Amino acid sequence: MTVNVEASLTQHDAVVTGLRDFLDALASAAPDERSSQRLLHDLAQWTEDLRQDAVEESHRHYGRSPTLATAGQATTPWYVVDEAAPPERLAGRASFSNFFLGGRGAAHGGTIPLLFDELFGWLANSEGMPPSRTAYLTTNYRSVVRVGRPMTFTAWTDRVEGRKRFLRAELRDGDTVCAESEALFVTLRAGQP
Ligand SMILES: CCCCCCCC/C=C\CCCCCCCC(=O)SCCNC(=O)CCNC(=O)[C@H](O)C(C)(C)COP(=O)(O)OP(=O)(O)OC[C@H]1O[C@@H](n2cnc3c(N)ncnc32)[C@H](O)[C@@H]1OP(=O)(O)O
Repeated sequence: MTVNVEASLTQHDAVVTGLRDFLDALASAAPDERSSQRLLHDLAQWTEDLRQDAVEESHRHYGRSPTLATAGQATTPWYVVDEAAPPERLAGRASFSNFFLGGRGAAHGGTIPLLFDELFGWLANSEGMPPSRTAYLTTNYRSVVRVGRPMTFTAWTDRVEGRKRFLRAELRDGDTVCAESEALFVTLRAGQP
């Protein structure tokens, strides 16, 4: 199955994409005092407007756009799934922009398991699967993930034991494996949040 996740951009998706670009521009800039004041003013106005539009979880759009990269979340490293054979395997492209910088050109270490948890969430909670949550997730940092580099990933189901799904993933820069992850997802019992 091929997934063209950016085929149709709705107005809301465009807002999330704009927010991602904004965060990246903010993280990359050193605005002067005047710009910071203007930004603060505009942000305060939008925060107030959006608070008036607050709705309960089931009615929200944010982070629930399967048509968009990162399912419509602005603060997850950018990724698109190019090959999907859930719940067995996913493959695609990722990139860590300046917003995810830890230091000296390398992505913040916490943002890499964030990407892995997303990919495992796709696999373990794909259509037809009972809901499950991460019980543990380990990450091995093999080589620096440089911001701005085009990366590729593969995530797959290693084995299933009853309610337990053991998942693995790799993040590569060309032929170099930069990070590997292993996780356990446990199927929720009735009544578990
Ligand atoms: C982009 C696509 C999205 C699609 C969305 C579709 C909607 C789906 C809806 C909902 C899913 C949400 C989507 C998630 C996506 C991202 C995932 C996350 O980041 S989730 C947040 C972080 N994770 C938590 O907050 C879990 C907190 N922990 C728990 O809730 C429980 O600990 C839980 C459910 C994981 C297990 O609790 P128990 O009471 O049911 O489990 P017990 O019965 O004790 O264990 C079952 C087996 O698992 C082992 N086990 C449990 N935890 C273990 C651990 N940490 N290490 C090793 N083994 C563990 C046990 O030893 C046991 O094994 P033995 O059956 O005896 O062989």
